[in-house]
Order: sequence, then structure tokens, then C-alpha cells
Amino acid sequence: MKHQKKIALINDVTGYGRCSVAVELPIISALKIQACVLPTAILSVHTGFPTYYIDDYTDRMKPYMENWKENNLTFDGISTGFLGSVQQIELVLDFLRTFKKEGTTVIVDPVMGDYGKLYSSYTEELCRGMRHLLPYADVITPNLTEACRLLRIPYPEDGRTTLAELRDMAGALSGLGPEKLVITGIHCGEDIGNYIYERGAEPQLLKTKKIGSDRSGTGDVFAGIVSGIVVQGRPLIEAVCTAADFITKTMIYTEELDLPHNCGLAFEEFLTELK
Ligand SMILES: Nc1ncnc2c1ncn2[C@@H]1O[C@H](COP(=O)(O)OP(=O)(O)O)[C@@H](O)[C@H]1O
Ligand SMILES: Cc1ncc(COP(=O)(O)O)c(C=O)c1O
Repeated sequence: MKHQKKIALINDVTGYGRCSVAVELPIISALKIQACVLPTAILSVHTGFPTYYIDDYTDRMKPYMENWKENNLTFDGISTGFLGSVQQIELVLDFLRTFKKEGTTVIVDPVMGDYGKLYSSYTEELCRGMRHLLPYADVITPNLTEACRLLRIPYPEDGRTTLAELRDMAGALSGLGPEKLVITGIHCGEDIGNYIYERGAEPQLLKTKKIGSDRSGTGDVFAGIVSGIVVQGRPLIEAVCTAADFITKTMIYTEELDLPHNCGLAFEEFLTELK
């Protein structure tokens, strides 16, 4: 019998700025998977804008999840991202214990910060809590800042790392739970790298040319594509190559449009090319 896959997306809904659900939902749909949203917060614009309105969804998550349980919903994938409060760690753990079944792939994007700094709505306590999700994760996609936070090690000066350090970090992260992981946004001169680690295999640093200046939302485009492709049952390396190539294309186009750095990637133009 034919089966269309479903991913539960535990992430924020942000009205403007192209991040989280606004990006991941269309990408996952384009990958022919149904995306089912459990909101963690509702924001007017993302936290990279000078001001933002945030409606923390913590109190409503429990009845929302309870209703999904009552309706016996099941998911082939669970993808977690931006969290609105430290109390949400317990709620997400509850969700994972209930909905992670044999064959469910859990992807944790431990959204916390960038360039060695936390996003403005994040607290130290919330970052410590993020680590508790790792034992349930099959795949995680931290950037270097988030990898350092999870491992409780300092962010390297200027974000520079060696291959030996990346290997140690990836091994230590995998030791906290996930069998597979990607450390994203590695500075490699003119290039940007993704360090791909799968337990028992030789790690790989996949480099692509860095386009323009840094922009918000790249991590969410990356997490959306990786979640969709991994849940389709395809290899992580293929997911990472597809995500990196897609981001390169959309970055070039976004630069041509000369969009402000906090308006995310103009991915809509290329959405139908995703497979
Ligand atoms: N300027 C860029 N040019 C080309 N690819 C980029 C660029 N910025 C990000 N990417 C791609 O997007 C991925 C995720 O970006 P990253 O900045 O690590 O995410 P986050 O928003 O979570 O910090 C990178 O690993 C890389 O493949
Ligand atoms: C509300 C919200 N969601 C998600 C993100 C993650 O964005 P990125 O894809 O750049 O990691 C941010 C970062 O500013 C944010 O403010």
C-alpha cells in the first residue's frame, strides 16, 4: 500500500523574516512529505530584528500534544528547532517519549545561537536543557556555536577549528546520543563547510563556496532539507549535499535581490527544484 510520510515540526511560527516553520514547512511539502506543526512560540519577526513580539506557546503545547495523542497521530519523523522557554524541554521530551516509535527518525536542530553568542530570547538554562534532547535524536544539525554549547566548551577564537578538533567534537556529540550529525557553517577561507559524522564511518568535511555575507535563516533551510531527505530514507551525505547546493543557489539569487541580511533566503524561486 502507498504511504505518504509525515513529520512533526516542533518549531516557532514567525510571520516575517523567513525562518523556522515558514521555511521548513514549504520545503518539507516540496519533498512530498506532510508537515504537521506543533508551535513553540509565535513571533512577529525573528529575534534578529531590532524589536520583535513573541507569544511563548509553552502553556498551550501540552493540551495541543494531548489532543494529538487522543487522535492517535503517528509520525515518520520528528524535527525540533527553536524553543520558547526552558519548560519546553520537558514538553518536547514528553513528546519524543510518546511519539518516537520504531522507525521514527528524530532530527534535533539545537537552535541556540551563532558566532559564539546566544540568540536574544535564549537563556543559559535553556541551553543546558537542549542537551537533554540528544539521547532521543538520530540526527542533529548544530552550527559551531551550538556544538560548543552542547559540549560545554569555549567557542574557538574567530570560529576557527582544525579537522582534529571537529573530529573530537563530533565524536563527543555522538556520545551524547545521535548516531549521525552535521556541524554546519564551518569557516574554511573562501568556502563554508559542513562536517558530516556517522558513527563507525570516516567523517567528511564537505566544502562549498561561500556566497555573499551571512544571512539569517540558512540553518532552517538546511534543517528542513536534511529532515525531509533523511525521513525519505536517503543517506545523510546526500541530504547535506542537496541542502548545501540549494542554499548556494538561493544565496546567489538573494544577493541579486539585495535583500537585507535578516530577511532570510529567497528560496521560493527554487522550491519546485527540490526532490
Ligand atoms: N554565505 C553562505 N554561502 C553558501 N552557503 C552558506 C552560506 N551560509 C550558510 N550556508 C550553508 O547553510 C548551512 C547552514 O548555515 P549556518 O550558518 O551554519 O546555519 P545557522 O543559521 O544555524 O547558523 C551551512 O553549513 C552552509 O552549507
Ligand atoms: C524565532 C527564530 N527562529 C529560528 C531562528 C533560527 O534561525 P537560523 O536559521 O538563522 O538558525 C531564529 C534566529 O534568529 C529565530 O529568531
